[in-house]
Amino acid sequence: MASSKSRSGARESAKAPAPPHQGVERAIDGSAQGDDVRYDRTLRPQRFDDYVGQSKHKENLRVFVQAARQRGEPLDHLLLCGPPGLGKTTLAQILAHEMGVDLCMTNGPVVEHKGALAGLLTKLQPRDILFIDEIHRLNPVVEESLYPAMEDFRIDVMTGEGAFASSLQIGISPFTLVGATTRTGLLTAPLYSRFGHVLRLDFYPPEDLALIVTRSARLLEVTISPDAADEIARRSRGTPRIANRLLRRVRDFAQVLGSGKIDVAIVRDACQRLEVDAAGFDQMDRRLLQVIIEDYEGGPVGVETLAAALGEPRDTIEDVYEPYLLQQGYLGRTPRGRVATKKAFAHLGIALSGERAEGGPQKKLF
Ligand SMILES: Nc1ncnc2c1ncn2[C@@H]1O[C@H](COP(=O)(O)OP(=O)(O)OP(=O)(O)O)[C@@H](O)[C@H]1O
Ligand SMILES: [Mg+2]
Repeated sequence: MASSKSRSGARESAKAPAPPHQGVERAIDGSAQGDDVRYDRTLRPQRFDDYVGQSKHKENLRVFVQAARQRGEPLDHLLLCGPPGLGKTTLAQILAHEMGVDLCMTNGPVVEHKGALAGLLTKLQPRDILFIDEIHRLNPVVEESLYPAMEDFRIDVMTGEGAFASSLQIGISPFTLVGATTRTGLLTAPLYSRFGHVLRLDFYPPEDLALIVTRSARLLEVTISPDAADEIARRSRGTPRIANRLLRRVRDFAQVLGSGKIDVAIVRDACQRLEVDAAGFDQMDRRLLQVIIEDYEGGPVGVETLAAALGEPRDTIEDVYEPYLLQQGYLGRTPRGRVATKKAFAHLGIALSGERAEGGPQKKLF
């Protein structure tokens, strides 16, 4: 497979798969889009010291890196899980920097056959990191050929055909596989069990996002007041990528409609124009809650039904919209489907009728 050296020192495979979210650009969608990729280069931390938050994980990784460096060994294989935009790719790049090795980046669906994987693996130098994004979308045959590579640093190659076919084992450099996934549940058990560490990234608290916004503002050379950074942080759905994107949008409004400096008033004005509310929800989040509350009496409603009602693919609902709403307690999950919680009713200013309990028997709303 074709690989090229990117500016960050990482080799990236040429073909990029379609992003999970294909709809209209949202100011608060966690997946990469528009000018995100360009700004990723400027804003992406390169060292642990610049990687804000996730401190428990960060401290553990620092130890693993130091231990592996002292022994001259590769890091143990690592699986990074979490919703889009929380810093999985960033962590993989930091690990390569801190280990002083090259990072080869690819994406599950891009590795179409065993030969493509063999091509990637045989190019690795000792201790290099192979980063496979969306690893849950690997072709099963490719995935199986990854097992001996992960366990014994060898790949099995078939030579000859028919009666003359035989399997040849080729040794590869000891390497580290870093897999990233938004959906741990979709990983097969044999693959999952071959990772030495599994790291689940959580949504960031507003304090951490405010630090990220302040750092990014410095890199973008724009002045921002501390309370404006807090305001952006609170409206960023716990996601660094959204915080950085909102900062760039607010910067546009500050530049064209204000003095160029970012204060709370300009953040609030920009968010109103972008229809991002005080909780950081945009039209799509509100519609999702509204459909459950108004069309399905608060739920439960199956995710397929919800996807059809909203005109969005099921995957997008599950990967992009739901995780934050669930984590913040606006949405509940029951065996029969999603339910809107009291908090969701309150947020939309809809009265919750008498006895209707969350996930309980359905009652008329009004
Ligand atoms: N802990 C952090 N500290 C500072 N900035 C961060 C942090 N995590 C992420 N970012 C910023 O957020 C952006 C998105 O992060 P990243 O691309 O690593 O997310 P991701 O988890 O790989 O998302 P996806 O699942 O869509 O691939 C990066 O450009 C980076 O600038
Ligand atoms: Mg990524």
